[in-house]
Amino acid sequence: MIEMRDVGFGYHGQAELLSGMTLTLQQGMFHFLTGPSGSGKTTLLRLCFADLLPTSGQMTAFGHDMRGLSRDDIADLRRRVGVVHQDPQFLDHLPLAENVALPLTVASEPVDMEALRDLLGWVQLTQHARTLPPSLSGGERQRAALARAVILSPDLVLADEPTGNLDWDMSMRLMQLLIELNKSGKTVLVATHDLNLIRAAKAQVTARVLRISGGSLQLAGADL
Ligand SMILES: Nc1ncnc2c1ncn2[C@@H]1O[C@H](COP(=O)(O)OP(=O)(O)OP(=O)(O)O)[C@@H](O)[C@H]1O
Repeated sequence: MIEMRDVGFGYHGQAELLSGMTLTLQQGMFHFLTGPSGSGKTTLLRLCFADLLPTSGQMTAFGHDMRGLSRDDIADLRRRVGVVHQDPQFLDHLPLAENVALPLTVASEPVDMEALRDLLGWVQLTQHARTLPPSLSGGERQRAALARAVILSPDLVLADEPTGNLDWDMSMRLMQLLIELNKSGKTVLVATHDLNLIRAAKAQVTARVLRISGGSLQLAGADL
């Protein structure tokens, strides 16, 4: 679904932060992306949903060359990729349920209230459907962000340090949801620097672990 061949990226004409990246995100597979803080994990994720474009190399997403994307191609790509950002933002004046349904509203699509209720139940936020985002805990915000990321039924789910501010129990609860999504057929890519989280998840799901080091991407060894 996402293919990179010798891809490089540098911000604002600067030297390449990432270079020579060759990667295939395999359909139906669970992937981790790891590497130290500042190594470029968020940058790589942003390339995957065309928030940034490669500065060198070849990259395709769902068969489209990233260099020649039309507005319609970008809209199509964004529908097929659900993103959980590192610090999810919500519209604070709208209750949680409306925030989760926002991608449908923006796409002028009807909200299936039963499906929305099911989704909130899946992320265990039913009791917070009418809660305003500023009153949610960190774990609740992340679960709401995950629900919002999957409401358009994307093929690929990207999560950027989704457990960054959560304690271990809450982190594992969120990982469980991501694993369930993968088991239901979605391709998942989770960026995290937490190797313990990767090890715990790998006890439950077969995962490829990619590591960014020195600006390039490698497959991590079996110890991870
Ligand atoms: N918009 C930007 N303009 C210029 N430089 C940027 C921009 N965004 C990120 N960078 C730089 O690119 C490098 C990689 O950042 P990135 O956020 O991709 O790393 P990361 O691995 O996700 O880090 P962390 O684990 O701390 O979130 C950092 O040095 C960062 O300062």
